[in-house]
Amino acid sequence: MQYLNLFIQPISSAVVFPYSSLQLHNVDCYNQSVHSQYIGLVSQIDDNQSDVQTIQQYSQYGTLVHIAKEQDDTSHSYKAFAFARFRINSFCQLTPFLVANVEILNDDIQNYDTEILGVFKDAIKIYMENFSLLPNALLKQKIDEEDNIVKLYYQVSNKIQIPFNQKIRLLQMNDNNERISTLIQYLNHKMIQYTTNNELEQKLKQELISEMQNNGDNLINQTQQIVPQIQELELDYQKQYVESLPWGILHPETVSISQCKEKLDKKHYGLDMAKQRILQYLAIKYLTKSTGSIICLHGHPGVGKTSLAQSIAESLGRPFQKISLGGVSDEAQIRGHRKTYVGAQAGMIMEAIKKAKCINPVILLDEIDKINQYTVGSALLEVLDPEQNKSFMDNYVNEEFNLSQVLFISTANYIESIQPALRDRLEMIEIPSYTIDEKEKIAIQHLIPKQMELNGIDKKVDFSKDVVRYLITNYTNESGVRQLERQINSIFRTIALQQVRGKKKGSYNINKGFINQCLGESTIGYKNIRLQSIGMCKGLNDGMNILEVIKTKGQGNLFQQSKDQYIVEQGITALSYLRNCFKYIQFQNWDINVANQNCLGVCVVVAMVSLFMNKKVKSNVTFAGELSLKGSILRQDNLRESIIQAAESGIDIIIIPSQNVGDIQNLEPSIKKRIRLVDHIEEVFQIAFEDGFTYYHYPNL
Ligand SMILES: Nc1ncnc2c1ncn2[C@@H]1O[C@H](COP(=O)(O)OP(=O)(O)OP(=O)(O)O)[C@@H](O)[C@H]1O
Repeated sequence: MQYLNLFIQPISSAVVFPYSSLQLHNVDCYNQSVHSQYIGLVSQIDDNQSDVQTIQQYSQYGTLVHIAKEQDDTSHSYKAFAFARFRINSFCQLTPFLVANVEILNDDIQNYDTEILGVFKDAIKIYMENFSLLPNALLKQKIDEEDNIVKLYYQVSNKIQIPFNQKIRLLQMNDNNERISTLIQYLNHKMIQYTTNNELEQKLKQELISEMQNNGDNLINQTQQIVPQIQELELDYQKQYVESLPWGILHPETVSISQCKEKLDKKHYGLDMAKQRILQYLAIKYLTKSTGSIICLHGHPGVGKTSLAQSIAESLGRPFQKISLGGVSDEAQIRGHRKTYVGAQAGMIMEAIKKAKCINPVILLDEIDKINQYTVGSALLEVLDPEQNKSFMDNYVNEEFNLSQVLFISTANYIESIQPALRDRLEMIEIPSYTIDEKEKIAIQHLIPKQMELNGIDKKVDFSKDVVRYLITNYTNESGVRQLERQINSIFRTIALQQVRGKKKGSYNINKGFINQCLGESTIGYKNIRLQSIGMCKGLNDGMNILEVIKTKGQGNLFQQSKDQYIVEQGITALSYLRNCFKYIQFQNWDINVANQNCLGVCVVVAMVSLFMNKKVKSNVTFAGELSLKGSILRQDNLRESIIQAAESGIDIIIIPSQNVGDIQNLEPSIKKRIRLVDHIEEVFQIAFEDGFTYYHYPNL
């Protein structure tokens, strides 16, 4: 157990949970003790809250926060990040400010019942959907992908609107399964309240209508009086909204291309081509005053698209707003509701303008490729079209608003998925995936210093290149650096806790052992997979995939697990090619089962040959390419990222179609030298197998 003495700031009628950022005002104890960046926040309890544990009038449990820096000298407000729970043992000092001896509590991520977790995630999704806290698809994806359950628990506890003593209870519970079950109960209870209120409203309306029908004019007169009152209220609200918009307010901006370049370079390592294209775009835009096309930064997740857009706004000195388009399914979310609509509100564009408080912010249209409704696409076209956006009409605002000064930037993961009409309006700038060397530099120059500052690490930390590389290859599997940043954050959180507990004095040496201790054993799966048996090989398509083929006595059927028509057709082509070339094999006596979600024909045919010839495929080779019926190897799209991933995971030979030669021009020499360009499948057979390949040695089938 870890005990320490901590300055305590009492807070009234509120509970702060870990994993939240907050702004603290008048933090008395911090003002007195500027040498410590960590303080404890503890809720003050009144005597009636009988079911919470207290020490005198304070909750026995509190939250450890790290104070980042002073925001504003005059207002004495501070940015802070809450990151752990503690239990108070005793108070060591009561005046002039509180000091308590506390035990820092370690919440164990692993120790959760998986069944409860499933129910928990479902309950959050339903709750948030009903309260419209986020667009559905985006929300569901975020919740499904969140693997840190403790974080999810605290974030929901922070957001849910429940009585104070229930919040305190959520902070005080220690048993993981029990506290999740309690939170699920609270979520469900809120849902029932919500539904009942809605039902009640409906029921009242129904009663009113039937009474109106029965009682005639008298009641109609009454309701006629009520309806205008409600309408007046809504009109008032709408009027206030329109008045609060920044009509004609221009934010001053700095347009210096050299300053802009400096800012982009300062925040982002590499990406020279992309930066150059961005600067060219801005230069032309300002010289010609053209508002023609819109930039679309496209690339894999975590390669820096959003942060580049943020840096563009910063370098121009303009406010930045982000609109997430993933999951937007109704054009009213862009264009607003008509005033007559119950619960009408303005669309996302006007909301962003309102928040930016000017008519010339930078607005990021994030994930423009995730729009799947044509009506939403066409509403967006109107927003982006310089001919029309001078007089953009949001249905709710119901007055023309000039959007022509806004700098719109969009992002996409896959440009192929963008609606064609929208795609025509976009100027594509590719943000390429990073090689392992680039990731190493990004980590050392940007991510490590950023995370150290964020977690309040003021000690010297020795994070050598080798160790960063070890972290990248063993704990991340991505084209960008988001996972890497998360892992670095976890390491520094551990150090921050050690620092607070006074466990470690002097500098930190982060080595492989320390990384294993912080992050657990590496779980990056396929890197460690050795191809143990025949009928298996590694193929490239959207990363590296393992493909398996087995045969059972049968009647020449081909069973494939993939639902993707293109992949299935490649499986059929692979088998047809084999039937044609290896006529002596009695394929009609076997059923073939192919477990393949993603690999194209070249990989499938290699696995089938391995199976029927009883030959193991080399474990350090991977294959890409579309197969034709005659064995020609044709171009495969989007290979660059997969090639980089394969090289990073230690593959020595990467076989790709000659037609993809254009994709490898800018790769590092260390990657290029592993690539073999091929035109026909027979060239592949010569390289693929552990003990070579000749057409004369066939087993007796
Ligand atoms: N070249 C780089 N130099 C420094 N930091 C980078 C670089 N590329 C990415 N990052 C950092 O990686 C993190 C993730 O980047 P960001 O959120 O901008 O990715 P993204 O491409 O927008 O991802 P997504 O498509 O998932 O939204 C950020 O903290 C960003 O600052």
